[in-house]
Amino acid sequence: MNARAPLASPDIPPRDDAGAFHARLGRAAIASLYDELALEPKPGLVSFADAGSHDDMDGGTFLRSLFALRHFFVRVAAQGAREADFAPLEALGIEAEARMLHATGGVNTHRGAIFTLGLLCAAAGAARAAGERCDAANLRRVLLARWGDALASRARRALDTHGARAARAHGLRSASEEAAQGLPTLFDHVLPALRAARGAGADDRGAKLHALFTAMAQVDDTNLVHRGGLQGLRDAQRLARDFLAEGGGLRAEAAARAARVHALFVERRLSPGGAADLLAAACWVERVERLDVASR
Ligand SMILES: CC(C)(COP(=O)(O)OP(=O)(O)OC[C@H]1O[C@@H](n2cnc3c(N)ncnc32)[C@H](O[C@H]2O[C@H](COP(=O)(O)OP(=O)(O)OP(=O)(O)O)[C@@H](O)[C@H]2O)[C@@H]1O)[C@@H](O)C(=O)NCCC(=O)NCCS
Ligand SMILES: Nc1ncnc2[nH]cnc12
Repeated sequence: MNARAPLASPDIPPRDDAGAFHARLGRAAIASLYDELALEPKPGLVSFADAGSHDDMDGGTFLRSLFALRHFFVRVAAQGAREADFAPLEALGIEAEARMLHATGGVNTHRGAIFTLGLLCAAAGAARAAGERCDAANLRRVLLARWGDALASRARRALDTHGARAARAHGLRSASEEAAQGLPTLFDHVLPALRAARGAGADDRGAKLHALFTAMAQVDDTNLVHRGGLQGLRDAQRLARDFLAEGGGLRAEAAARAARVHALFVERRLSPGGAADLLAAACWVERVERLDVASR
């Protein structure tokens, strides 16, 4: 037997090119969520250093959640490639939420990420199947063209969630509305901030802090409203704008300044989970643009 021959397993069917690409999209999603989790210090959020403003979860809870989600992102990318309507994507998303809750003992670690990154994986699967590049502009266009109408009618539905209640009470743009509009905060603000910071010479942590604080300054993070009311959201946005105005992630002292904001958030139990998801989504788009080019 040739010792270098690839091992064939009777249980695992060989992957075609599309299947291999969907697996890479899924791995990129898990790696990007890990990037977000591992970044520290970050305001009020869980990292491996501490649990921020949370008493029901820590870094280990997030790792269990990530392990439970590893197949979801691959499957949703494959559904996207099949020209799926919104309904099968939604069914996969609901199943993934159940897996997450099972893995974490009922704690919501990644509901927003399942939604936003799930849609992005589906859009990448669809773009690739149509022979188009998986770059930021195409991903946004495909998302809107394929599922924009369904997402808009979903956003109008009166859901009984923290996010929907906060959006109704204060006229905010919730996670569903962000998606229905083609993720404007991600594509117009957070991803450009990540790229600009890297281009200006920020190190990896500085660039990610720059992107995270940009997300906090821009998005109507309904988690902040749920914990701290409208005032909580506005104060968090102001602190984020101040951080950016003083040089953001480009300054040598960025981490020390982020640690001070972290302490203020923990004092008030604030946690910008929606902004954290947008950082992960920006890291995912960066990765996917690279792997799309490398696999052609
Ligand atoms: C469409 C849904 C995502 C529901 O969305 P909705 O806005 O109605 O409400 P929420 O259930 O409140 O969840 C939204 C989550 O999205 C993140 N988020 C918040 N604001 C925004 C925003 N403006 N733009 C984008 N994303 C946003 C946020 O998720 C992150 O934070 C969560 C952790 O927060 P934590 O502080 O622990 O909060 P809780 O445990 O909830 O409360 P307490 O601890 O304070 O008591 C974590 O999930 C992060 O990811 C919001 O939580 C969706 O549920 C849905 O419809 N799902 C079906 C699946 C589907 O259709 N999928 C589509 C194809 S894949
Ligand atoms: N690191 C984190 N901590 C708390 N909530 C989050 N939602 C998404 N990422 C999070």
